[in-house]
Amino acid sequence: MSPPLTDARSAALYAEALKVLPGGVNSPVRAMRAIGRDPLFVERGEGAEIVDADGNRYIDYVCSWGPLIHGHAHPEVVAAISAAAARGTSFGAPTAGEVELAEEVAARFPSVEMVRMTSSGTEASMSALRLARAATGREKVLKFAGAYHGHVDGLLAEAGSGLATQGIPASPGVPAAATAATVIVPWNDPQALRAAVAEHGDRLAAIVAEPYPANMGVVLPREGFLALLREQADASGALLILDEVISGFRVARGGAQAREQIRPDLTIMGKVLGGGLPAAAYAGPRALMEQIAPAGDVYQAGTLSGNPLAVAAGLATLRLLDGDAYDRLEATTTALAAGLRDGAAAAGRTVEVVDVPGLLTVFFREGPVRDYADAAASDRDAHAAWCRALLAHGVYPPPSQFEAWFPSLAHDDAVVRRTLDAAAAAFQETAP
Ligand SMILES: Cc1ncc(COP(=O)(O)O)c(C=O)c1O
Ligand SMILES: N[C@H](C=O)CCC(=O)O
Repeated sequence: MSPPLTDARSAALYAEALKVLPGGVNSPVRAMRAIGRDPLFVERGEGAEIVDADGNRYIDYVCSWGPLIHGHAHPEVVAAISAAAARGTSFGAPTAGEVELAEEVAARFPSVEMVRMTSSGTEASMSALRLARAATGREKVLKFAGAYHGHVDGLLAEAGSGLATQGIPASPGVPAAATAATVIVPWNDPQALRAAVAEHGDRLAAIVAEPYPANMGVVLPREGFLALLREQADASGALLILDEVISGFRVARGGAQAREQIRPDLTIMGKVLGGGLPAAAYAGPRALMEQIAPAGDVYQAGTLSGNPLAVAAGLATLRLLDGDAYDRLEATTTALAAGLRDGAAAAGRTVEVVDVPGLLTVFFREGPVRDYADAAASDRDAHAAWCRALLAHGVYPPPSQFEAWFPSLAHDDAVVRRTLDAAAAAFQETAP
């Protein structure tokens, strides 16, 4: 595996970008600031790999931050998008594909009877909260520290992802009133959850959670914690909203709720649902969903919602995900996680690798990672150095300790072997 020859073209593009895009990017985590380097500009993707503007090839573990479960430019997904584009890119009127996609979603999620599509996970989160507030007549929302549900004003408090990366506890520009109704509880802390529900329960519209949090790195729920969310929501009359934007269609056909046997009132979806094009959704039982306009009076709309290209990409993506695909993705993730543990141990490095099918994080710390405080206590400098070394060896990791790796079905055994060779070398080279 040869290291990148040059990044001159990426550097030039970044210099230009800084003049016209804030921070040179259109979403903060792409800037690679958390690992102390400048971003690479991507020219194209092929299966498990991306090629940058200088012609360097990388095995990609960002995969557009999750949507590309089949890897880059899967021929069937590309064909579906091309065929849809040839029929017209947007109509602002219903299309058959939207009905088919909603049926595909409902077939996978027993908690879902109806689906409302949006263009981003942020919109879906915002709209699910509006529906929960309307349905309960209450205002407060309980979220978990280190969880990220998009840049919804009220949820930009102790949020993960780019806010964690940049140490932004709450974004300027969010009105105090927007977060006044937000109750924040540490993840995996039953006592804190019970105490918060005891204090705010009669005003709680919703408990919202990523069932497999992946925006503080992957931090899995402790045994019984998700069941406790359901119990506490029921006890207080709040709705349970599971944000499966990352986990949905990835960790299992029916998402984390299927693996964990927990039935939410509403589910937020995105990423894989749009197959690499902008699509997301919130979904749930008819009685709740029919409160949304025009069936009901909870207003929510979108010029490009249910866009035919995104729907075509989503349908093609979901239809390729048979049982064998999930078995393969699980085997790939397990092999990666085990190999990363071995590579670290061989180099005398202490890391905690957390994995669930389709997602993993290498935390540079000793001991289990139970919550955001544990994740934040990782050695971020060591993580950054390892990521820079991985890039030099042709592997493109999520450039932050507070994100997940997204292996895809295009990451075959040979790709995994090359990744683990690079990772082992990077562990050795960056050992203190
Ligand atoms: C769990 C979760 N929810 C919501 C979002 C927001 O989605 P989007 O970036 O499409 O707005 C994201 C990612 O960005 C996410 O990871
Ligand atoms: N962690 C974020 C979503 O999952 C990363 C994507 C982004 O915000 O650009």
